[in-house]
Amino acid sequence: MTTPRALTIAGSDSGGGAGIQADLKTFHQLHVYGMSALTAVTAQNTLGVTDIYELEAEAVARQIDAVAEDIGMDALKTGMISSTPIMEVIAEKIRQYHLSPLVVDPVMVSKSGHSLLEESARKSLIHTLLPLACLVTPNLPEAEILVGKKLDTEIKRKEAARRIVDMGVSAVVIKGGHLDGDQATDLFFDGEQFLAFSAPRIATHHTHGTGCTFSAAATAALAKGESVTEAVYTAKTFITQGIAHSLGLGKGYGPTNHWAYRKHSDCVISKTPST
Ligand SMILES: Nc1ncnc2c1ncn2[C@@H]1O[C@H](COP(=O)(O)OP(=O)(O)OP(=O)(O)O)[C@@H](O)[C@H]1O
Ligand SMILES: Cc1ncc(COP(=O)(O)O)c(N)n1
Repeated sequence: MTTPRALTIAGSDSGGGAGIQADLKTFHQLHVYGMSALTAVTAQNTLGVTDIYELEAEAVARQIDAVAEDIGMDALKTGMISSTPIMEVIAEKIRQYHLSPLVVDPVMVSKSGHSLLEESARKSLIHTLLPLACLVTPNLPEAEILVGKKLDTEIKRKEAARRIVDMGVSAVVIKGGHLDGDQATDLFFDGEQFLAFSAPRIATHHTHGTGCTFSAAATAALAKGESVTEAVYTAKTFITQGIAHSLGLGKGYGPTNHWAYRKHSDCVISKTPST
């Protein structure tokens, strides 16, 4: 069997809990060979983002060229992409090399409240990147921005999932980390079926990088040949273990534990049809 390979195109988090660092740790734990194309360097820790240094679109393009022309990949994901020129060059490279399957984590705002995507780039995310993706993984505020309305009921969230799939992506998971309730439930829709992926909500503020880790785990699972629904189940299990066994690092929103998935098996995930 050949070694599964995955590429992450995202920003660097100096604190190591989110971004490229979370993605590579996740790929590694799932026994997938990880590669990266950096879009930006952030000075960041568990308390917040102090600075963002964006790379030139050309620099992002060259990194993708280097990986695609030699090692290749079985799946890829995008994370923080702050501007339209970078978004467009990534889409161009994905089309040029026919890179797939693609998971898009539409990172917009950090847990600490810092904007990571220019407002003008939102349209470009919807029109250039989403149609190339097999899965998009917005959190609740990101889903609200994608469809332009408040999603305060399950009916509205389902309607939003339909609208997001109509944007050209094959499937969507609207993550439930920002909802209340004793279950953390993520709503999946692939144009045919709605599924609810649920786990008990863990009372913790160590949730920095949960979205990055979730989408990276789904990407790694796809690289290993899992179907999209199997990959979402793997991602949900991986992140639940990571939150349940978080490391207690930092003075703010701490990182999750990226090795918990391989060490523990005490979290029960339910996958049920949502009618
Ligand atoms: N307290 C929690 N307990 C259990 N699961 C959680 C908790 N918080 C988030 N999750 C799960 O973690 C995953 C990521 O969800 P979340 O909504 O936090 O993403 P996010 O806001 O994009 O993350 P981030 O912006 O920190 O990268 C989802 O599967 C969600 O259900
Ligand atoms: C480089 C980078 N990418 C993504 C996030 C989102 O993660 P979070 O919402 O947990 O801050 C981040 N903070 N930094």
